[in-house]
Amino acid sequence: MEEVDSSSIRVSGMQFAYDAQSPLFVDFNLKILPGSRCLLVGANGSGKTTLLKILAGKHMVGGRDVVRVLNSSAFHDTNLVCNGDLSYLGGSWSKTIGSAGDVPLQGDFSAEHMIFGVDGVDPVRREKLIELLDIDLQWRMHKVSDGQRRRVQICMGLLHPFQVLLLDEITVDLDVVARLDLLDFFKEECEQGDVPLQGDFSAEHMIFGVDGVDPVRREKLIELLDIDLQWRMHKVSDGQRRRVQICMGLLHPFQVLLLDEITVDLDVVARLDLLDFFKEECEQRGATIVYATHIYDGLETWATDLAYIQDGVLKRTDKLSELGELKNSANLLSVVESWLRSETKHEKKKPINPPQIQKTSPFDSSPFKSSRHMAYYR
Ligand SMILES: Nc1ncnc2c1ncn2[C@@H]1O[C@H](COP(=O)(O)OP(=O)(O)OP(=O)(O)O)[C@@H](O)[C@H]1O
Repeated sequence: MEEVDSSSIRVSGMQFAYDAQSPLFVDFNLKILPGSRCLLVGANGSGKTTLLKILAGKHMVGGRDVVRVLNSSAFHDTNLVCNGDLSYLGGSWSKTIGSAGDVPLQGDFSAEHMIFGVDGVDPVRREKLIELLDIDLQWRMHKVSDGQRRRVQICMGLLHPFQVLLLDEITVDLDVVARLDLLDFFKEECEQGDVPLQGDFSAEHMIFGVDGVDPVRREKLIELLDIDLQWRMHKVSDGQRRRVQICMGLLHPFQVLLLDEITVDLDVVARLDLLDFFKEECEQRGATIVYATHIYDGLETWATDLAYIQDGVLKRTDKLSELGELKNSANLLSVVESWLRSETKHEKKKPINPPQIQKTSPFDSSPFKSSRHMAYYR
């Protein structure tokens, strides 16, 4: 019987490694209460994004009790994401559909809606991909398995012939046949050297494609984010594209929201309006937000809590209202700056005899992983 916990997020004794020789998290613990707006701060590479992805259930870490969100296992209980209770906004929203990875697959779409919603596609290529990935167009995206959801995501990412393809562990949910067929397909594509095209969705198609949404909430978000529904996604600016991504990620009233630097492309008005909206969501509905950012403007009064990570170690957690340094009229930027400046190179972890950590993927040693040798910009 699973233990009931009053926290929204609880991490207990977590271990995680990308590389078994130097684990990023070793016995990591964290507890975040409902209604909190918790800032995650730390230097580049300290582990913020990885932690958010783990909380979002994107990496399997230990057993069901190690990473708990809303009293469920972040990785195992896929309903958390499918029913909209847990929302993760982060990563890039690439202009070229060739970067298969950040197509949001939440809510009740059919596979057909998703795949045929991509305009300007060669139907022969589409049929080939649907067959290759063994996709049933009637699948409802909120009911399929992780592997099936992944197949649709991969299909959408490959509908346009890519010139550069950035792959981020996308075969992790696939069975071995699908994985090998896909690798053959990639090989063929690289050998043929196709001309790239770009995807052509409208903002309206993206936003109204999410089923089961309260129309009042949708209108509010469209207005708040100042979205023009006629925008064509392949022609808009990074900031406009980001607004559509944010809107889609917020359509369902989340209970836990994980934000990874998502306001970076937004202008100051959009950013402040969005922060207000988030605050309202926490105060009115008891929702919980964890926000990793390097931009601290306006966050002194917005955040309730702060968690500081250094090299995968939770150095401190504070209530903002009780943070001594802030009381001495310093702003958050200078407080965090002083913490980061006091980190010295010799403090960097150099584990001796690192513990045996579960690998993140059964394919960690596969030739496919070597595709990561390509640069990936977020
Ligand atoms: N997919 C990956 N494979 C291997 N190592 C990774 C991977 N992703 C991140 N890392 C490493 O894990 C560490 C933590 O990275 P992470 O992206 O979580 O840091 P971050 O705190 O979000 O950094 P930033 O502030 O620069 O966004 C870094 O040393 C990084 O190089």
